[in-house]
Amino acid sequence: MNLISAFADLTMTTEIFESVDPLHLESGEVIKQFQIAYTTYGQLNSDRSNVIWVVHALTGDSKAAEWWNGLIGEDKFFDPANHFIICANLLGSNYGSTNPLSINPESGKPYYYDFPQLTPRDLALSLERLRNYLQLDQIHTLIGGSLGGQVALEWSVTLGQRLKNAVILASTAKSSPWVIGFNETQRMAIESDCTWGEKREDAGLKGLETARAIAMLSYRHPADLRIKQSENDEKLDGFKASSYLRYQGQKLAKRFNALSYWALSKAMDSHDLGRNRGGVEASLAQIEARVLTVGVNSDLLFLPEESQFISQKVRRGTYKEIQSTAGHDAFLIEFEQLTYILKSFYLEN
Ligand SMILES: CC(=O)SCCNC(=O)CCNC(=O)[C@H](O)C(C)(C)COP(=O)(O)OP(=O)(O)OC[C@H]1O[C@@H](n2cnc3c(N)ncnc32)[C@H](O)[C@@H]1OP(=O)(O)O
Ligand SMILES: N[C@@H](CCO)C(=O)O
Repeated sequence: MNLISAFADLTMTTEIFESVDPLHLESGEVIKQFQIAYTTYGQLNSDRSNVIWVVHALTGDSKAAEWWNGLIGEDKFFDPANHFIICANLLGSNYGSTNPLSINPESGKPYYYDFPQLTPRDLALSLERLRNYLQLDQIHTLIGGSLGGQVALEWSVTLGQRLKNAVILASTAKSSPWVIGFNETQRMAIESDCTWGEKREDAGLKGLETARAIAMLSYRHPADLRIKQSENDEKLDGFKASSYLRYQGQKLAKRFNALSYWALSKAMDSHDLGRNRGGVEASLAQIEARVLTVGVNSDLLFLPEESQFISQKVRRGTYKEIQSTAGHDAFLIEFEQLTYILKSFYLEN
């Protein structure tokens, strides 16, 4: 499938990669076959050394130049005129890749609740399949934030010398009890929806709205809500903060499904770079690429210390920080600072 982008001079192609080889998951389960939707921008150069691989966060999709439009595009830091930019929709997500609503080849029916447990390592393995298929022997920069950062970190361990630079934003080497706790409250919200458990595409959708509203409180900082959602009137009810969270919940429920959300939030919980590798520090020390970690000073979910820790334990690490009142999601918002941070990283290295 070739799609012409809405961006005038940005050639975008979205395609489907079908893997017919079984994917052996960390849980011991096997996905016999799967598909991955991926989008590319720009062209490979003659020595195929200009690959920028983007990994999206929890509810993102493969169209990175849309949700990261301040970083990817004409005259942006990652410009398709110079780079071959690729982003794949993560396995488990519902933007074209195999997910719980896809047909299980074993039963001929959607997986629904039988979808296997995924980990960031499994997700990295599925991306490795795609890399092999596309014969991309070198990745110049692998970049991802939050869950995308977890997957990028996992992949950095196994890519070895095939990867030159890893940029890990607002993420961690191992999910903290705090992150797992937040995700659990969101799954509890989904479970409390009376349609959860039914085999239908919209199962748990009302619960997903609540889950997103809870999640938003971890993606923002109190200062952000104080700036944007404070009241001018003296009132008893009908607060802006309330309608904001309800709106955010409804917005996600219109574009996502609760089963994918469940699968990917479970994957996020399971993230432990050191599992079966002798611990987190040992696995970070295995990464051969240069690593830039970027924390956000107001991130309440993935704390800046967690990003600092990664840069201290890898062989060649750099830490930079975004200053923002936006909270965790600043890595999707603060393009000017991100551009400056990336420019200095490449100049210094
Ligand atoms: C098809 C797809 O969309 S695929 C993938 C796109 N998404 C991703 O990649 C995931 C990553 N992206 C994100 O998480 C988000 O888009 C972010 C973090 C980048 C930005 O989040 P936003 O929701 O745009 O920002 P913010 O928190 O400021 O909220 C603004 C929205 O809330 C609405 N809003 C603000 N205050 C209120 C209020 N008091 N009451 C009701 N609504 C309100 C605004 O009108 C705006 O609505 P809009 O999104 O319809 O324009
Ligand atoms: N706001 C992000 C999740 C936080 O990393 C998303 O919806 O994907």
